[in-house]
Amino acid sequence: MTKIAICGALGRMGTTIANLVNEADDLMFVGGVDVNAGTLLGAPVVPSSEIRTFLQEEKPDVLIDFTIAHAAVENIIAASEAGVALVVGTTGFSPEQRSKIDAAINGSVPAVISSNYSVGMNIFWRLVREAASRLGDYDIEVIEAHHRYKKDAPSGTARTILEIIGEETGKTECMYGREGMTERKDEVGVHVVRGGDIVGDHTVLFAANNETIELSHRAYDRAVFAHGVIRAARYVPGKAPGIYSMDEVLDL
Ligand SMILES: NC(=O)C1=CN([C@@H]2O[C@H](COP(=O)(O)OP(=O)(O)OC[C@H]3O[C@@H](n4cnc5c(N)ncnc54)[C@H](OP(=O)(O)O)[C@@H]3O)[C@@H](O)[C@H]2O)C=CC1
Ligand SMILES: O=C(O)C1=N[C@H](C(=O)O)C[C@H](O)C1
Repeated sequence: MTKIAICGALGRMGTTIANLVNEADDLMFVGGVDVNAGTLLGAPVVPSSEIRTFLQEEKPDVLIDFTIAHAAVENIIAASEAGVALVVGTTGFSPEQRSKIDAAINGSVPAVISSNYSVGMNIFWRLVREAASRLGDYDIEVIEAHHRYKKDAPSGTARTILEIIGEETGKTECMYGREGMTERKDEVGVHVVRGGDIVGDHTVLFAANNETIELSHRAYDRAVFAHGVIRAARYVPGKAPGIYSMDEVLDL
């Protein structure tokens, strides 16, 4: 039985993941951490200030983090020090925060980190890579839409898409929205929509004279992310210390 704890347990993703863990015969939800204390599915949820004591007492095999960037950095450091494997879905890290995370994990614990745990998105990234490698001279625009409560922008998934486009085309300059006299050059346009309960939409537009190609992925339910998280949580225990991607989890 693999013991699972969740940081951000009372959030949108935390509760979705906890319910799936609870339904799995080989996984056990042992509680979590959030801003406010409480209980979830009969397990304790403690405030983040108590994460170290929680990890010592509950001894989870895997800590799953879906919180917010600055909190995730602290949670990852605590798990690394306690020798607990990680699955990290939180997005919006600054380069400095990401460096701290890499330093904490490397040599200490195995960790899966992904900006998007949906299987479909992991295939979508491959399609974007293929298109970008062949259409590098087209104008490229990235459009993402999420619910009104999302705090970071652009989404972690869009940032991964921009990395892929940069690797394949050399286009690393971005224009975040346009207003006024904005003559298009060779930049990648990035457009962020926030509203209602949109779960997560991403489109990459390749445009040339007389034709466009649009690749789109839409998530209709957070369960698609949570199912990928469960696969990562089964994969990561016992792996060598270091950072793993969903490519390895899904054997892509
Ligand atoms: N990789 C992926 O596939 C996906 C990634 N995400 C990412 O996951 C993150 C969470 O998203 P979502 O669940 O929608 O957000 P929510 O705001 O619903 O959940 C985050 C939870 O973390 C809590 N939290 C804040 N600070 C801390 C802390 N210091 N310690 C412990 N818990 C804390 C929040 O409490 P409070 O509300 O009181 O602030 C909240 O309960 C975001 O970064 C999002 O982009 C989301 C979906 C899929
Ligand atoms: O905050 C969200 O909701 C989501 N965040 C992730 C991101 O920032 O890419 C993944 C997904 O799109 C949902």
